[in-house]
Amino acid sequence: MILHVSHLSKTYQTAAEELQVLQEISFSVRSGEWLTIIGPSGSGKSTLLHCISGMTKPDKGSSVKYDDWELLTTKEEEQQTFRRKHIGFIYQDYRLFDQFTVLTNTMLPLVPYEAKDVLKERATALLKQVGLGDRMHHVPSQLSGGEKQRAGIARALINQPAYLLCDEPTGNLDEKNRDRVIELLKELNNGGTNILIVTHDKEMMTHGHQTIELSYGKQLQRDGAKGNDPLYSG
Ligand SMILES: Nc1ncnc2c1ncn2[C@@H]1O[C@H](COP(=O)(O)OP(=O)(O)OP(=O)(O)O)[C@@H](O)[C@H]1O
Repeated sequence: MILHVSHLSKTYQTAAEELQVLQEISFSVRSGEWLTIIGPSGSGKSTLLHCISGMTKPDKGSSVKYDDWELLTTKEEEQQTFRRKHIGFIYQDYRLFDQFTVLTNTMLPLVPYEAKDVLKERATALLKQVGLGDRMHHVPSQLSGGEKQRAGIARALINQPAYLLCDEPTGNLDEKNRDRVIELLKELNNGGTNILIVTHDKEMMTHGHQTIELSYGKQLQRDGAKGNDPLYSG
């Protein structure tokens, strides 16, 4: 599935002002590609990921197409179905539900849609994969920040998404767990999962096929593998 983003702009309306945080962003992600999104804090990276998933509505004139299917003009219900089937989202702020265990949180996106025993098995395997095999029956408030982040990663993978959108997935992890997440993302990408990742992590930036850089909502550059970019060579 190819993703085409074109002329994507986003203006937030606040009580005091109109704040344009994205201006005319355009890029494509081919099947099996890994795209890295970089830029300083506040440059619009999270907003871009949310717009690509349809969870935030961009300005008129923006287009987000998966193959030939325009997401933005589709009814909300169809967008939700599309997200449930094809998109996994790793949130910067985890968004776990405190009233449920880590295992239930991981299963939750598909609970009404798939057999419980199948989901439980898949969720258990994912939690083990991110190193939370011994924390499955804890609730999020009993976890460290890094453990919550890994629980959020397992949940994002429960629907075996074609597109994995990752907002700073290693922001709270130590080196060992960061490397474990990088290995997992590489494995998923080798298996055909498209990765779109927002990151400040220099090691993470060396992976992937394509990078875009945002600055005050504008797209600065578009290039090949980040590892060749002298800006980030150390
Ligand atoms: N719902 C909102 N209403 C108004 N302004 C918002 C809203 N969400 C984000 N913003 C503003 O939009 C700008 C871009 O935010 P965004 O979270 O996309 O940046 P970012 O590049 O992901 O930052 P960071 O690296 O710090 O996570 C920021 O100035 C932020 O204050």
